[in-house]
Amino acid sequence: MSEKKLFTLAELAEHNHKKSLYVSIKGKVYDVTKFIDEHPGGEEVLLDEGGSDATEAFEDVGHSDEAHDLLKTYEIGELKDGPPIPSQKSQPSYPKPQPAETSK
Ligand code: HEM
Repeated sequence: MSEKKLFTLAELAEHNHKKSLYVSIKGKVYDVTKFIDEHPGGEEVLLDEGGSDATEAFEDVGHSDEAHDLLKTYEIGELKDGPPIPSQKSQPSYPKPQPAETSK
């Protein structure tokens, strides 16, 4: 029995640095702190996405099955409010997460 912790976006956002790095992908929350140095795509992208919803970034890369499997080992919980990026389903309106950065 694995207990799932529920995270708010605010809690997730606190883990956006090298000492504690969480990302959310499709509503699940992953602690990738130990993976930062191992990520074949480099630490920068992970640090960039840390503390936020990385679904799009993760999917855009077209990660392999192996990468998806790896994800499971880092799973620590779920987002309280579900995935912040709605799929096709119509959703009750709630604020979208704001991208932290302005255009470069
Ligand atoms: C958070 C969980 C993540 C895991 C477990 C993960 C895992 C992996 C793995 C195993 C690879 C090797 C290629 C493959 O098997 O597909 C890879 C490559 C890569 N990842 Fe990630 N990744 C994660 C997140 C991200 C994010 C958020 C980005 C953001 C853009 C990213 C960008 C990349 C890129 C660009 C490569 C290609 C590297 C290359 O072949 O030069 N990854 N990742």
